[in-house]
Amino acid sequence: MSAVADKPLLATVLGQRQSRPPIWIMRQAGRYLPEYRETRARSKGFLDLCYTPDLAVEVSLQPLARFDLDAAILFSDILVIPDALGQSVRFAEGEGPLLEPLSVETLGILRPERVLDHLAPVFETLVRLRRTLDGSKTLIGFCGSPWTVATYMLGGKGSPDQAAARLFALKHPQAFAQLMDILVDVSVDYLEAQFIAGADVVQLFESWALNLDEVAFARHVIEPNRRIIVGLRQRIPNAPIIGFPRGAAGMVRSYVDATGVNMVGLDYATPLSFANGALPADFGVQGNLDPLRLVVGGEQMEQRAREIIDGFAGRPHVFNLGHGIVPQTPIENVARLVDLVKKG
Ligand SMILES: Cc1c2[nH]c(c1CCC(=O)O)Cc1[nH]c(c(CCC(=O)O)c1C)Cc1[nH]c(c(CCC(=O)O)c1C)Cc1[nH]c(c(C)c1CCC(=O)O)C2
Repeated sequence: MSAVADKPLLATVLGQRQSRPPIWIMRQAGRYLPEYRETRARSKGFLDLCYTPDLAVEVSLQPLARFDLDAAILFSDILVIPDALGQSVRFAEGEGPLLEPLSVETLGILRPERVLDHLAPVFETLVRLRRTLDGSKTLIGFCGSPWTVATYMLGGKGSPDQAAARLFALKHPQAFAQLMDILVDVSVDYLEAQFIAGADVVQLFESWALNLDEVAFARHVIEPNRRIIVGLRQRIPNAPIIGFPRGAAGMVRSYVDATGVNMVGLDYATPLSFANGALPADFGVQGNLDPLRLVVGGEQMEQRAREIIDGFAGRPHVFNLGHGIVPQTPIENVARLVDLVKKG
C-alpha cells in the first residue's frame, strides 16, 4: 500500500484537510455511462457482473478513465450479502432489486458460514483494482449497514417508508435482533476481507436511516454500525471508515459520537450550517450536492457546489453528492463538476 500522504482522499478521511476537496461520486460506476451499459449487456445479469472480476474491475475503472476522480469504489452491491446468505435476490430490468421476503419462520435459511466463500470474486476484484490503480487514487470498499440491508431482506424490495421492516422490528423484536446480529457479524468478516484484499477505506451505506424514531434510530442504526466498527477495528486497527446515515438529521451527532466513524456522509437535505453546528469543529464530512442539480447542470449546480465547498472550508471535506448519481445525468455535467471541485 502506498503512503497515506500520496492519497488525498484517504488523508482527508483520516482528518487532514486538503487545499481543494478530493472528490468521488456515489454510484459513480453505473447506468449514466454508456460504457457501463455496454459491459452490463455483455454480462449474464447484474449479480453476474458483481461476481465476475474481469467485468467488475472494468466497470469500477470506467468513471476514472473519464473524470479526474480521487477514488475508485469497488463495483458490487449492498445486496450481495443477502444473496451470499442464501436468500433469493434478483435484479429485474427496470424494477430494482426483488428478494424473497424473510419471515420469522424462514430466518433459519440464512447461512452466515458460506458468506466469505460466496463473495471470493468480490475480494479478487479488489486485489486486481489495487494492482491497477495509480498510487494517488484511494480504493473504497463498502457494505450496506444492517438496518438498510434488513429493509430489503424483510420487505423484498425498496419502499418509500420501509414499513415492512419497521413493523417486523416492532412485532418480532427477538427475531429482528437475531437478523441484525447475523448482519453485524457477516459485515465485520466481509469488511475485514475487503481491507485484506486492498481497500484503503470502507463506506457503510445506511441509505434508509430516515423514517426511524429516535429510539429505533439508536437501536437499529447507531448500535449495529458501532458494533461493526468496534469488531472491524479489533482485526484491522484504525481501519478508516466513512459512515453514510442518510436521513440522520438531528441524530447525526449521536451517530458520529457513538459509532467511531472517521468521516460522516451528509445527505443533500442537511443544511451546511446545521452540520457545522452539530459536528465537532475538526470532524470530516462528505457530501452533499443534490444529484438532481447534476442532472440539470449549469449555474445552479456550480453555485451550490461552491456553497458546499465554502461551507465546509473549515474542516476535512470530501466532495460528493448527497445520494447516488441518477441514470439520466449528462456526462458533460459530471465532467464540469469534477473540474470545478478540483480547480475552483
Ligand atoms: C440501496 C442500495 C443498493 N445498492 C447500493 C445502495 C446504497 C446506496 C444508495 O442508497 O444508492 C450501493 C451500490 N450499488 C452499486 C454500487 C457500485 C459502486 C458505485 O459505483 O458506487 C454501490 C455502492 C451498483 C449498482 N446497483 C444497482 C445498479 C443498477 C443495476 C443495473 O445495471 O441494472 C448499479 C450500477 C442496482 C440496485 N441496487 C440497489 C438498488 C435499489 C438498485 C436498483 C436501483 C438503481 O439502479 O439505482 C440497492
